[in-house]
Amino acid sequence: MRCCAGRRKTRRPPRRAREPRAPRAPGTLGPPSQPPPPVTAQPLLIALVSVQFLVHALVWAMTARMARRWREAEGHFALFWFMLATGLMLFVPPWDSGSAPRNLADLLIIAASMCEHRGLALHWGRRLPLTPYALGLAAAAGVVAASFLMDNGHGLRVAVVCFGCAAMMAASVRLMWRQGRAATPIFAPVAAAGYTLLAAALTVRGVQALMVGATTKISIDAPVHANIPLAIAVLFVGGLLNLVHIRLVLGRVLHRLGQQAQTDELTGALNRRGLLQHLEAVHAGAASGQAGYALLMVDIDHFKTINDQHGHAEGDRVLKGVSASLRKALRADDHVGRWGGEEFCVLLPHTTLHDATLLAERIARRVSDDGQRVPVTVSIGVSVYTAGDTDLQAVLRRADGALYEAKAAGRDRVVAALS
Ligand SMILES: Nc1nc2c(ncn2[C@@H]2O[C@H](COP(=O)(O)OP(=O)(O)OP(=O)(O)O)[C@@H](O)[C@H]2O)c(=O)[nH]1
Repeated sequence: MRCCAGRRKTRRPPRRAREPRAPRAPGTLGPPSQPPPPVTAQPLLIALVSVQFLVHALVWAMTARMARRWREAEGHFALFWFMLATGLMLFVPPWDSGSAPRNLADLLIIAASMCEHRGLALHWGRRLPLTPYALGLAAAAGVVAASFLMDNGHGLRVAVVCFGCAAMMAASVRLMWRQGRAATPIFAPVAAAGYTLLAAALTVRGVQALMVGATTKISIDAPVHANIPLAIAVLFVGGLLNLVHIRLVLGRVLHRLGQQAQTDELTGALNRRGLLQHLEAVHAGAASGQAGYALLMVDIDHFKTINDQHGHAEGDRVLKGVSASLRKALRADDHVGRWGGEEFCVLLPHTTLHDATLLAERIARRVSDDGQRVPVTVSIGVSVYTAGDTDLQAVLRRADGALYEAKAAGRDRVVAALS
């Protein structure tokens, strides 16, 4: 031990890096002046993020204006982004932590998340009352005001923002799960999972702010090196939230366009294209051995005379009335479509010729009894799918033939086609 100890080299302490000299003011002698305070790009970063959110707000405002949906989801999303952008802007100096604009920023961010939640609810057809939001915001304002009397006031204010936003996100997750899953079975659960993660992160941050105070390395108030990851995270999360909004609204618009393309504008029944889709699907099923189906061709009698004697407006009313009577008489999985002019076609899945004929007679009675201003009768041709029908047109032709027979036999009657 000793000999080794004797041979051991005495280590020199590592050289300390030379401290950079503070710059000397040009043209001055004497001791160097105090170094200037470090320049942080924090205001610039926050401003950039909030400008990005302002762009989202503008795009949504334009969308709401074009679609005239200020009071619907689009208008709420515009307000959400605007409040978020304004709230972030208030973090930019000269306002210090604890100053009035900063506290307004906290409340604006909570109000923004409330706005987003209400927008999501409106998207799924739920118009939630404003009072609970107003009460929640008033409670948050109360806590923020009370925080000035406490030691860990700043921590409490951070916690209020985090818990407020997390609560709104949790409520949005519930909405997505309950209302959104039926319309978008993949997207809604994925978005709900994302919102859950965010709500959890906000809750953890809120608890941390309460327990150890708001000052941590990564904070919106930290110097620039710590703020870069935070700014990137806020931008990334903002982009994802905007994607959720875009996907939801685009999905609804496309769904509505698809529906319009298949709906008859006057009567609200399916149009020929829409009904043909159902017909082809049911026919393909029947041809591959599944249950058969029946068809009714329903034609209003002497419709030209109704138009001529009572005018086209009355004729349109009759068309709407007959369509409504047909739809009232049918089951949920039956489909009615306006085949053209004053003719309707009804698809009855899993129905025999006998049952379809009975239903057709009930429909004919219902149309006559439904109290139109003008007396209205209909003629109906009935056909069913039979095993030899390789083509949907064969079933349609038989129903048409039966209708022709009903007309020829004096109208206001039902004729079933023999297969
Ligand atoms: N008001 C109105 N009339 C329509 C519409 N589409 C077609 N028509 C009219 O429906 C009438 C159909 O007349 P026809 O095909 O002669 O049939 P009809 O008078 O009912 O005679 P039958 O079918 O033989 O009893 C025409 O006068 C069309 O102008 C519509 O959307 N609205």
